[in-house]
Amino acid sequence: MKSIVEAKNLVAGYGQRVLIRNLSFSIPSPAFIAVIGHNGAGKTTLFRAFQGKIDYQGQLLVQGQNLRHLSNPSGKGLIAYLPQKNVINFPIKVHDLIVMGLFRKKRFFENYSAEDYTLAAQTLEQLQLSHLIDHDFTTLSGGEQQLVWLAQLMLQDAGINLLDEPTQQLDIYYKNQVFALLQNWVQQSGKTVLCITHDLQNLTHMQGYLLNLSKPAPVLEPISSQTVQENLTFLEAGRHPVL
Ligand SMILES: Nc1ncnc2c1ncn2[C@@H]1O[C@H](COP(=O)(O)OP(=O)(O)OP(=O)(O)O)[C@@H](O)[C@H]1O
Repeated sequence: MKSIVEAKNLVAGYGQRVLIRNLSFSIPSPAFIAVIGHNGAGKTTLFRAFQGKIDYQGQLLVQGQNLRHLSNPSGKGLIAYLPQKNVINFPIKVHDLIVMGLFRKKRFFENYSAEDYTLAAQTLEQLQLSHLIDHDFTTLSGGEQQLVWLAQLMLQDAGINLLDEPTQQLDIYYKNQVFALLQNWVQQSGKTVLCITHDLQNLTHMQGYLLNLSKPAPVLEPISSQTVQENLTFLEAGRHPVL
């Protein structure tokens, strides 16, 4: 069976500083993967490799195809990426920002239709944010902004989604809501979600895998209360400085 996402002997870092050493994993079907590890362990670096933003050795494959040989994977809807921070410093209505998630379906300068705005509104509703639809995005709280970016990413409708700490600024209620939503997205819509997170306590009820990049030889570990606890204990015990 073809993997959705595969890393083969991946080596990546910055100059002499190797952060990812010989990482291999294979995700056999649409799944949720929590990418965990200490600060500086190389989680965002792994995502940068997937985006072709840094040089790496080894192979990254999506749906059996070598990423190096794929042109414009995000334009084709293969991969979408939600960065840790996304700054906007001009006034824009929330729905105008979310609807841009549909960019793949539009030609240059083509306007978004009423139907597009309905889709944007439905996505916002899933995140219980309908009351903010007409608000200026720049006036929202950090957590609200994070949820709006998530809505835009979901509208992109890509098969593989790389989320860099999507719950970082969220309150306890929304952290649970977002993890439940992501679980549902994977199971109902067949999406694959790789999610960098430090919120291990929220993972216990998820179905999927942990990938702990702080471990000397990281592998996919099926999520259970035992594996979450074991990884928490591992991360709390200390960290090895990366030279
Ligand atoms: N462009 C760069 N040049 C040199 N070093 C870099 C560069 N970008 C990141 N690093 C370093 O690489 C290390 C890993 O960074 P990365 O962002 O992958 O960590 P992370 O696991 O995502 O951490 P966090 O949990 O803090 O977000 C960090 O120590 C960082 O300082």
